[in-house]
Amino acid sequence: MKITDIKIGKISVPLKTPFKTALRTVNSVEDIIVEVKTDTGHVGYGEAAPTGVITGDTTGAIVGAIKDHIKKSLVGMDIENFEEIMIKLNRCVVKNNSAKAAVDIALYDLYGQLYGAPLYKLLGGYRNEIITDITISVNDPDEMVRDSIDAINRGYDVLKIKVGKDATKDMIRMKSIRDAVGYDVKLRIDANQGWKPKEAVKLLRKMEDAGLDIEFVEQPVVANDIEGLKFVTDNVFIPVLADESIFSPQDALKVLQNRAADFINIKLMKTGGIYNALKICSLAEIYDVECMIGCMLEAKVSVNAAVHLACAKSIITKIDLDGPVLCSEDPVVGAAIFNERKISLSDSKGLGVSAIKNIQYL
Ligand SMILES: C[C@H](N)C(=O)N[C@@H](CCC(=O)O)C(=O)O
Ligand SMILES: [Mg+2]
Repeated sequence: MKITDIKIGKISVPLKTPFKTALRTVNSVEDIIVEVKTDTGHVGYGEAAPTGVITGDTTGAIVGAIKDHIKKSLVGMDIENFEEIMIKLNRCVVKNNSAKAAVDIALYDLYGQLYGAPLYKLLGGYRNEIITDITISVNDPDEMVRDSIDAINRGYDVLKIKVGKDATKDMIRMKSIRDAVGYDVKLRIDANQGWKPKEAVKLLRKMEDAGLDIEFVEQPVVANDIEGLKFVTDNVFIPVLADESIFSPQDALKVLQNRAADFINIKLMKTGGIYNALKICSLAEIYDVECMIGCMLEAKVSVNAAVHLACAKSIITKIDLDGPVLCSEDPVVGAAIFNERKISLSDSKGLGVSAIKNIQYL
């Protein structure tokens, strides 16, 4: 099964409601789609999310990296030589992780098709169903309470609350939500780098003293402040999860060796795809540190790949794969079934994507 071409396109999927974090506000998913074609007629599908504010990857940069570097390096290679392909993909251009993720996902799709099995089974086959949380955007407390109750009425029992815009207001946000939803619902919070280390410790201790029962806090401080991250981890009881601080396996190793966080958030757009995500899983297993699998604002092509990884690996114990349920429509035919919080995989080969609707080819 030889690679003959890599086609690039765009999809545009409106969100049900604006998605708001400490870093950005988004109204629609505007992602790049890749189709890796082969001489046997098999096609592998992948997706890249241009999340410039987190990964540095813009739409133009993703397209440029695929056209000018990745495609030139991979066309002609045989999917049977998978390790060699992955080494080339990762070395043909530095950084550009979202572009690499899109192609990596499409290649793993082909790998599964070549060997006639669903990818999650080839990678470990631990389970075929997972339960995701849902994100509550950062807004005024009243609106966040309404959104939280709406999510619970839709069946969600784990809410990921976005905070990090104003520490004083964040306390009011969390107190209002906990008072409204009671204690049967798990609340995890994501500050998206919004606090200073001391401010984070002060606020999180207040949340502890108020009995808000926070499951964990995600990325309290700026991405490159590993000492600050460790300071928070060492000074609060609420567990700390590293998100923007960990892209590569090397980043993960540094955080693990320094015990700078309690958990790791793996996202394919940060790691450059499944190949490097698997390395982070192995490191986390060695250090006995549980992982969350997360996503950017992504449609179902790349989130489906993350579902396969999560279903393969037992070290992934927390799921934040709500991208597709935040979208107002699903452009993907086939792949994982999203029934609100419940995500299940079928036994179709590879990643199970049969087609993607409304691609604008570039
Ligand atoms: C969508 C997911 N629940 C999420 O919150 N992901 C990111 C932010 C994604 C983005 O800005 O596109 C996160 O910080 O965990
Ligand atoms: Mg996060």
